[in-house]
Amino acid sequence: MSTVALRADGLGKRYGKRFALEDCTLEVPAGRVVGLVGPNGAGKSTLLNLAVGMLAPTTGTISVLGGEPASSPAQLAKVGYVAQDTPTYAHLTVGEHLELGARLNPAWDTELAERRVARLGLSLDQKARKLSGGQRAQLALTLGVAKRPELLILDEPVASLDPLARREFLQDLMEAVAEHELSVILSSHLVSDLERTCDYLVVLVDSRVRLAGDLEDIVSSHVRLSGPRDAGHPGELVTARHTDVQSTYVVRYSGPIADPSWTVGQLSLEDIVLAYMERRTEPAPRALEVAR
Ligand SMILES: Nc1ncnc2c1ncn2[C@@H]1O[C@H](COP(=O)(O)OP(=O)(O)OP(=O)(O)O)[C@@H](O)[C@H]1O
Repeated sequence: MSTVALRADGLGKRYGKRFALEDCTLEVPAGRVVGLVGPNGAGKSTLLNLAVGMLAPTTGTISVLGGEPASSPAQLAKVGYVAQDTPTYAHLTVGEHLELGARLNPAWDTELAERRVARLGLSLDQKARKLSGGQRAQLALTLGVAKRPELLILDEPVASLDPLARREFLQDLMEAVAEHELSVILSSHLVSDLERTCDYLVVLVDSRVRLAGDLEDIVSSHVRLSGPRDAGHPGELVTARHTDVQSTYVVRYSGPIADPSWTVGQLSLEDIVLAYMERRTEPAPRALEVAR
């Protein structure tokens, strides 16, 4: 079994003149629940579509569980994919979805699929178009899990769900991860959901990977520093704000801050992700200039 879920090297995808994903170099470990977060249009779906072989790279390479995406039946069987808006076939019943799953997937787990559907209270003869958004998402998750992939890729699976349905969906996902030793890559705009669910995070902004790492390391290695205006700061600058007399920096730094003129503030995961998103609007060289 591969120890790397996804490896990208100089990966890029261009539509016309514009890169939807650019210079993406990334190594995501297997056996983890990985969150992919970024603003609208950042390139999240593009990266996930490249990972499942629905798109071909313009530049660079990508491998998933050590293989080229969609390069063989064995590779296809290893990766489950639930696309954005958790698509199902409107005119097929829940039962027909399970039959289709059984026919298309060599490692299909009938018992698991039927057990999940029964637990969710879905009736086998109900047409998908008559399910609620949350039920459809759960059906799509059931199909993804019962395929028994090594890696399950979910593109914004909870976007249309209410908070309770979202929580139930994510709990179900976590149970599936614990029961079936599944690796998961999950995209979402909701950092609080990712914080509850994931142990590894990738932040994508403006088509580029801005941050990737263990969730705990990310939180413990960023701080907010406030001090006299334009005082030099330790670590790598993420954002800088200034008043006439004071500068406030978000920096990547985990060492001790000995200088008493700094006030040190802890950051939540959401603060950190937002700081990386904000950084895109601030040209980095100028920000560094100011920081000196
Ligand atoms: N088929 C396409 N043709 C042209 N441009 C595209 C196509 N698909 C995506 N793009 C562009 O590529 C960029 C990245 O899109 P992508 O769907 O990967 O972003 P995303 O991070 O998933 O966004 P969202 O959070 O809104 O779903 C966007 O600027 C988008 O307009």
